[in-house]
Amino acid sequence: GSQCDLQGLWRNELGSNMTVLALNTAGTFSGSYHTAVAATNKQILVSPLQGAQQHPGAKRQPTFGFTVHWQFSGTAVLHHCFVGQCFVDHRGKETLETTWLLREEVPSLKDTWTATRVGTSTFTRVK
Ligand SMILES: O=C1C=CC(=NNc2ccccc2C(=O)O)C=C1
Repeated sequence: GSQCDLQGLWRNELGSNMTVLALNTAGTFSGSYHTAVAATNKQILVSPLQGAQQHPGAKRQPTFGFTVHWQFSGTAVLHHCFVGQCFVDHRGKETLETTWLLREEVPSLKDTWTATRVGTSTFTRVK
């Protein structure tokens, strides 16, 4: 598609792969996330993701957000959302600069202070 259309295969600095399927007219998309992070020694499954982006037609470097619904058996219940923007360099190379929040279910309200991790992740297109 056009530059910074999120549809396609992306890889981040951890080596995780993200496949984004076609955007619909509303700019929403679905896809799948195959993490390289073996947080458990259980068989790593592919986790579904849902998101939305400003249409690339409207802006060459659109912002977006998506949530990964981790599908691992036996791990804590997690909610993982990414927000970011697609940037194109002078040679037309696209990168997705993202900030993420990863929230884990904790036993009680008194533990809520430790529930959320934050970080950044950069994705480049896998040709
Ligand atoms: O069982 C689990 C639970 C969480 C995970 N988080 N991965 C991430 C967290 C932040 C940024 C990137 C990733 C990634 O997997 O690429 C991975 C496996």
